[in-house]
Parts: sequence; C-alpha cells; structure tokens
Amino acid sequence: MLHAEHVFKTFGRSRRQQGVRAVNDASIRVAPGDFIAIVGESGSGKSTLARILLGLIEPDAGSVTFNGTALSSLNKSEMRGFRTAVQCVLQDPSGSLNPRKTVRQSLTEVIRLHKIAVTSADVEAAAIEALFHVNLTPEPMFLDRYPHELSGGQRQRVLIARAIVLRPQIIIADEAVSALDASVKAGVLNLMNQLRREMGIGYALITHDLPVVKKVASYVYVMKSGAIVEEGTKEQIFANPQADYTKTLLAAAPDLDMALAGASATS
Ligand SMILES: Nc1ncnc2c1ncn2[C@@H]1O[C@H](COP(=O)(O)OP(=O)(O)OP(=O)(O)O)[C@@H](O)[C@H]1O
Repeated sequence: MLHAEHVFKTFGRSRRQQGVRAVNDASIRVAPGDFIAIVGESGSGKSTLARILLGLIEPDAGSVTFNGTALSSLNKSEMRGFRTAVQCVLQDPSGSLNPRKTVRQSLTEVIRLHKIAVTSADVEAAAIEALFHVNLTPEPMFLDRYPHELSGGQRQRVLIARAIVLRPQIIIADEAVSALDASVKAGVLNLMNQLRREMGIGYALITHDLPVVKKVASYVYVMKSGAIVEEGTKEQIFANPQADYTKTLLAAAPDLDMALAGASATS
C-alpha cells in the first residue's frame, strides 16, 4: 500500500516571495489491485503529487509510506526496492521512450539495471515475456523496432511493458493515455485493467480526462489548487458529486456517455 498523508509542497518560496503551493494537505492511498484516479484541471497539483508518491520529490510536510514504512526512512537498498515496486508510466509524447533505442534496448536496459535477469538469454526472455503481456505479438517482430516505427498505442504498450517487466505492485500513470485516439485509448485502458487482474498491479491514474476515469477507476480523488476537495467511489463522484468544483468539472466534461461509446471499442 502506497499512502501519502497530509502532504504539502510549495515551490519557489523565499523570504521575498510566497511561492506556489502546488500540493496543500493531500492524502491519498493506493493498494495493489486498486484503480484509483486523481482528477483536476491543469495546474491543480496532480503531477506534483505523483512525483511525491514516486519519491522523486520530498514533501515539505506530511509523509509518504510504502507498506507502512516512511520513504524518508528507507536506506539506499530499500529505496532501490521501492523504485522497482512502484513504477511510473508517462505519456509517450513526453519523450519517455528514447527515439534512438530499439524496443529491445529500452526493455533490456531496465531488466539489467534492476537485476531482473543476468544472462543474455534470460534478459531476452524477460523482454519477450513483457511484450507478450502487453499483447505486442509476435514479440520478435517488435523487439528490433524503433519508437518511430510504432503507432502511438504500441509505444504506450512498450512503456507499460517497461514498467511491468519489474513486476511492480503499483503503477503511477500520469496522463498515460491522454494523447491517444478514443479506440486506441480504450485498448490501452483495457490492457491496464487486464494487468491489474492478472498481476495484481494497483494504478493511480492522473488525468483530466473524465470519460477515462468513468471507464476504469473504482475510486476518485478530485484536486483543486493542490487540495483534495472531494473523494469517493466512482459511482458517488459521478452520480452524486458534493463539492461545487466537482460539479463544475463534470458539467464542463464532454458528453461522458458519447465519449465512452467511442472508447468502448478495442484496439
Ligand atoms: N518545479 C517547479 N517549480 C515551480 N513551480 C512548479 C514546479 N512544478 C510545478 N509547479 C507549479 O505547481 C502548480 C501545480 O503544478 P502540477 O504540474 O503539479 O499541476 P498539474 O495538475 O499536474 O497540471 P497539468 O495537468 O497541467 O500537468 C502549478 O502552478 C505549477 O506551475
């Protein structure tokens, strides 16, 4: 279980400047097998909260614990274990895949770095298994491709393969499907859900895309100005929102059922 408790983060504070309070007393939890979503408009602090959950930045106050242990108290080798168990998947246009590396190179470098396998044959087998799990088959055909030789949905699947090759407990997915067309998006979301069921992976999906939340999340946190203004099951949030901000967000969203109709196709 990954748990952020009452975390705060302000950027650019100095004696002269107040700074930007990016995260303001946020608490969230995600366990293996969960599919939670953190929603909010641009600038609401979602990515900063994601980076805090990943242990990439330290909160000014509050704590992040993983399986009951504070990240701040982990030693180097425990931190390595955490970085294997909690993975991040970003959207591909953010340059997460190196354009000069083949799929094989992208996968095998993390397999070696995290010592998932040692011999060349085992490393290759682990890469092939990961491609199989994300339905990029026949696997050998994809191993030698460069990112520009893949579709957007296939690139996103490679990013997921690179995360699951480490057998993570939790994946933090920051706008991981936002750039994809509706049907491709649905295919990647279905895949994420399939891996949740098969491998017990828990997801924290960070997004401003409400149709996506409605399709996959079971529990939703709504963020505004760094704070969680509302949280609840998907059914509660969509059918009976309490906070004015949630009501505004829902009202401003595209027709959810129309968007979902497009997203129910598979790719
Ligand atoms: N490294 C930083 N230095 C200074 N300010 C920052 C930094 N990172 C984020 N901020 C500010 O913190 C606030 C929250 O940003 P954050 O990226 O977490 O929001 P977000 O909800 O993820 O937005 P988006 O959906 O546009 O990515 C913004 O006002 C942003 O300008």
